[in-house]
Amino acid sequence: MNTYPSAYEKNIIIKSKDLKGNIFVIKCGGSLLSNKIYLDQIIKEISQMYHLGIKIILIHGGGNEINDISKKFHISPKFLNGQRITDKETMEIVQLSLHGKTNRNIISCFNKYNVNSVGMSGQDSNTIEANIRDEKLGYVGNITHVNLNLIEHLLNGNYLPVISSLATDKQGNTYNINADIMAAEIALATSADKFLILSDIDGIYDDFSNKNSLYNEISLNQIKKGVDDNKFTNGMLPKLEACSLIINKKKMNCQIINGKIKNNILESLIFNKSIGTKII
Ligand SMILES: Nc1ncnc2c1ncn2[C@@H]1O[C@H](COP(=O)(O)OP(=O)(O)O)[C@@H](O)[C@H]1O
Ligand SMILES: CC(=O)N[C@@H](CCC(=O)OP(=O)(O)O)C(=O)O
Repeated sequence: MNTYPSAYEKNIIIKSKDLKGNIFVIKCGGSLLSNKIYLDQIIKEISQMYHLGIKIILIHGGGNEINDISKKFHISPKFLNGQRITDKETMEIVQLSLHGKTNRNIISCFNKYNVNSVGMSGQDSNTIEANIRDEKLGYVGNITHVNLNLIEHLLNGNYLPVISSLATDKQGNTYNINADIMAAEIALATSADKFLILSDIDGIYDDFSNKNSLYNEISLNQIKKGVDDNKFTNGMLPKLEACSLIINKKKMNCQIINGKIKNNILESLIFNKSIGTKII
């Protein structure tokens, strides 16, 4: 077996020298994680960066898997503005699916690539505190505080935190949080160098039915107008809320790219290629 690095891998090593110690917060959507080929490809690229000294925090979704398991329990998934309506029973399914299955699968995959990954949820060590976001959504949380102790401990020990989007409060309640929004809050709290959202689409379209209408860059004003004009719907809404949170508060590189395409993560984070949609 050829174990010498390829020309591409050599370029990654050269480019990564200046990025050693940087913090990259990556959010990966459930649409990618339920596919073994995409999961493996994504974890492999993240592992390459980890082994070159970049500090990565991975926050994952798993919405489609939650839908599948809900249906097995004869519960039909319901959403409001891209957020799952989460009653008590649904909350149990969210925990089971998101943390019991998706989070575990990701850790198993990192183990293949020799990465010291640690699975946790926002509940662990009170990392993500929340309260009720909207009575209509049930146990969906609105993040009130990010406690960085555990994440910092892990990063300092060269562990890679893999975080499922559950949160807690001081009364011992558990909340379901959209993973895009949790990822953005963690990127802000850690003052990450880069924030990347991986999904199953190339980025943000002006008109989702027209694949020539992809935005290479989009401003907060364009986002606001597009939301008012119903150009962005369903799962795109929390992504836009997440990116807006970031751009409103910090100057951070913030991009939505297609995680299905091989090397897209490296092209974006290491080679600064303008793929997908950059939020400006
Ligand atoms: N204007 C738009 N541009 C891109 N995607 C859009 C747009 N409007 C709605 N969407 C929807 O948002 C989805 C991405 O959100 P979601 O399914 O939650 O992904 P993930 O599982 O990666 O978080 C796309 O698959 C698409 O159906
Ligand atoms: C409140 C809310 O909607 N939570 C999400 C959490 C998972 C998620 O965000 O998954 P994706 O990234 O795959 O969409 C849900 O229950 O589907």
